[in-house]
Amino acid sequence: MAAAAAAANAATSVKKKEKSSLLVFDSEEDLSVALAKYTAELSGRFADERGAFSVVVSGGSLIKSLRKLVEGPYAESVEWGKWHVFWVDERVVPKDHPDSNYKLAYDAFLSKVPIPPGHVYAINDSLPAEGAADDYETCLKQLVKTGTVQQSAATGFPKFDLMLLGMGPDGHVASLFPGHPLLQEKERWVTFIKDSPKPPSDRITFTFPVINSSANIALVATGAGKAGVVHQVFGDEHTMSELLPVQMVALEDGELTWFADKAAASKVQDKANL
Ligand SMILES: O=C(O)[C@H](O)[C@@H](O)[C@H](O)[C@H](O)COP(=O)(O)O
Repeated sequence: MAAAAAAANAATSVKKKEKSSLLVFDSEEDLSVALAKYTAELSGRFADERGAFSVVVSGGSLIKSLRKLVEGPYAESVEWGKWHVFWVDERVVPKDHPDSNYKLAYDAFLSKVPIPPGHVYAINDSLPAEGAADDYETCLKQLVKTGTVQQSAATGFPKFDLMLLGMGPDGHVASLFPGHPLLQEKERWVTFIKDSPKPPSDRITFTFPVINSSANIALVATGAGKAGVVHQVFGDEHTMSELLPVQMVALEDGELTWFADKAAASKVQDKANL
């Protein structure tokens, strides 16, 4: 598809594995330029096709890598009024707390572009984890009913137009951590965790069936701390170990594109001589 193909042209190297591509950029700066272009292209396509663009973000360093999207030319050219913004996971803290993923995205991104406030779906921060997960799931069900968020014909789960996801150095995505029972959740759209190994402990998170029903996912990995995981996913050796959460990202009917800088892809490059 066009957006991923254009991003691949800008990459220094591309490696394909099963249904995903790994795009490697010389620097995080180059990566952020390509990520902005990719996101703007998808935004244009979905806004034209269906009059809305549903975008899911994570917390962490991903938000910084989105900085080029709020600069020219995209700050002016993107149809921000058609965006609907969600969080793949959120820490159960007040929205103005330094740990809040909402606050992180608001300060660096959302406050800089004219997305209608009613299109920004933050969690209800007056509820404890379980209630906040229920509330977010109810909100998604309503938005699927009205067609703001599409539904996957294959799985019945919501089909977001784009998820922009970071990944932890331990291979976690969203708040789905290695070895945790939540990795096996098959029914819920949104669930909660009270023993997150990465603080804070209480969080809500999308489940794998929702993540894997997406139309597009950009998985962004920057810095040497992510090199081991990128190698585990894209290296040519087969390990017998249990799959990391990030290896469970496998789209039913969509396109998964990894954006890595040189540091994050260093072990793959050494081995595969990209
Ligand atoms: O709330 C969170 O902790 C995030 O949503 C989390 O899933 C994040 O994306 C990864 O931990 C990667 O974070 P870094 O890129 O900062 O390592």
